[in-house]
Amino acid sequence: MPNFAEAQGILNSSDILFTAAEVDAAVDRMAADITAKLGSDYPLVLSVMGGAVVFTGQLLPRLVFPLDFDYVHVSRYGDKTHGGELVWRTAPKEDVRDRVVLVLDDILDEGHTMAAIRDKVMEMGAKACYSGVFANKLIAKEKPIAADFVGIDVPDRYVFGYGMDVRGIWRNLPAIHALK
Ligand SMILES: O=P(O)(O)OC[C@H]1O[C@H](OP(=O)(O)OP(=O)(O)O)[C@H](O)[C@@H]1O
Ligand code: HPA
Repeated sequence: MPNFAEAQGILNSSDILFTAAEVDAAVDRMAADITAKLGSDYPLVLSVMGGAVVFTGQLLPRLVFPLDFDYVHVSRYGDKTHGGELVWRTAPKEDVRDRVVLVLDDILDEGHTMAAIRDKVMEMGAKACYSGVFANKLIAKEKPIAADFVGIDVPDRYVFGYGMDVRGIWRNLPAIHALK
């Protein structure tokens, strides 16, 4: 973990890509899209820990229809800026069977995390699996999954804030920043 001065240095040298107001507007749009599509399906919402915690906490109160909530925990990056092997820390529970599931995550980067969660949820007997990501990274490589609901598209840079960490920190920022 960076020390206090290093943490300030990371923030001070970053570029703001989306302000807090732009983030809020994107979450409003997503909530409207999700409500239009899944508002009558009584979905089971699964939040992907830990990055989705801020996005989920701000999206859920905007979804004013019946839903269940739970979480899964998968990691692939740890404190690094490149993805590695996917590690399941908390798998979906049996109650995904026969449910319409909505998986929420902070970012779809190479897409391996979301694809693995979708595959597991469907293997466990879900009726359907939708994905909602706050940020979709525009990368040159083809992804194994496209998200059904997207808040913002971000360029192919390492981004942080709004739940996304850089070297383990700055998940608490209200705007979206990019490393220099
Ligand atoms: O599309 P991908 O390339 O698979 O990357 C996206 C995943 O990477 C991050 O998780 P991370 O492994 O960093 O764990 P964290 O949520 O605890 O930060 C992020 O929260 C997504 O879950
Ligand atoms: O650009 C990113 N930022 C933070 N976490 C991430 N996990 C995958 N890509 C990223």
